[in-house]
Amino acid sequence: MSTYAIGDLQGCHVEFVALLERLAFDPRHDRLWLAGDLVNRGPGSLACLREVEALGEAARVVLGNHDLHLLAVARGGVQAKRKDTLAAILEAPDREALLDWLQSRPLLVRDGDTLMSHAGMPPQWELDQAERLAGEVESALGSERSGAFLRGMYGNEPACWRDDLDGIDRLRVIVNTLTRMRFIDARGCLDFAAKEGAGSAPPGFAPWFQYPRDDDPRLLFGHWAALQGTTPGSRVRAEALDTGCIWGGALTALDLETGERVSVPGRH
Ligand SMILES: Nc1ncnc2c1ncn2[C@@H]1O[C@H](COP(=O)(O)OP(=O)(O)OP(=O)(O)OP(=O)(O)OC[C@H]2O[C@@H](n3cnc4c(N)ncnc43)[C@H](O)[C@@H]2O)[C@@H](O)[C@H]1O
Repeated sequence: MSTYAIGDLQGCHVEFVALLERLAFDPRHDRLWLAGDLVNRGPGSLACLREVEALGEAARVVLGNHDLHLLAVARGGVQAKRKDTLAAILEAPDREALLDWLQSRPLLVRDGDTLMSHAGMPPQWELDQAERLAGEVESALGSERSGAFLRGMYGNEPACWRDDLDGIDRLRVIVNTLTRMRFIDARGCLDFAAKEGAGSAPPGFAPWFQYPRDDDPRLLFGHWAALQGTTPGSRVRAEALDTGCIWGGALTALDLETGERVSVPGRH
């Protein structure tokens, strides 16, 4: 049995199938961790959703910002964006079952000292606290007020976490931290403008993994394609999984036991 972690699929279905073949992945024995952003930007978003959902217990998936955006468009009354490639999902006969499945995915998964979220783990959050906060968003997604949550989650403010935040502001900071974070300042406040490599930090900001923690978890994350699977200057055990399949890079699987990486080239 092997366990592999894979970064953002973003509709790279052909590459996903090719990668599973390269790994000789067998869902009866092997396990997959997927770091979110299964959909959008790429051409095979519907096929990716179906493929991963069909893996059942063999796949553990966290939600990314593009997955949340799909849910907001489908179920929150939010306008699709010009570059979205979500139409095939929205028109699919099995749309409701796929969306129900997606909406019930977590923002964080944990196995011992290994954690995965789409964007990473800010140094100011202890692991138990991060699980609790992710659970608050998961509860909102599973509640009758999920449509209002999906409409209200958009935006960049507040940019800084505070324990006394409540309501939609609190949920928005949790979503933004776990699904959109790249650069933060020493207080843990988020920057949303910079998207290039680790060296492109705005003044006063640095990649979240360059801040030390008191504990030493293994932190798996996707989201940040420009890192090309690296974590330069990291002061924590962070492993970047998004190698930019949709941006002319590759789709990569990390074997969680051996640390070996296997990639297939992106076709875009
Ligand atoms: N609470 C919330 N508030 C607001 N929006 C929310 C939200 N929750 C969900 N959303 C949604 O989030 C979605 C994305 O918003 P965007 O604002 O478009 O997201 P992004 O930061 O570009 O993130 P993405 O996930 O696409 O990142 P990636 O590294 O692949 O790509 C980033 C950049 O990296 C560049 N890049 C890729 N590979 C590179 C490389 N090797 N070198 C240099 N640059 C590279 C690409 O060109 C690209 O410009 C929208 O649909 C939005 O609606």
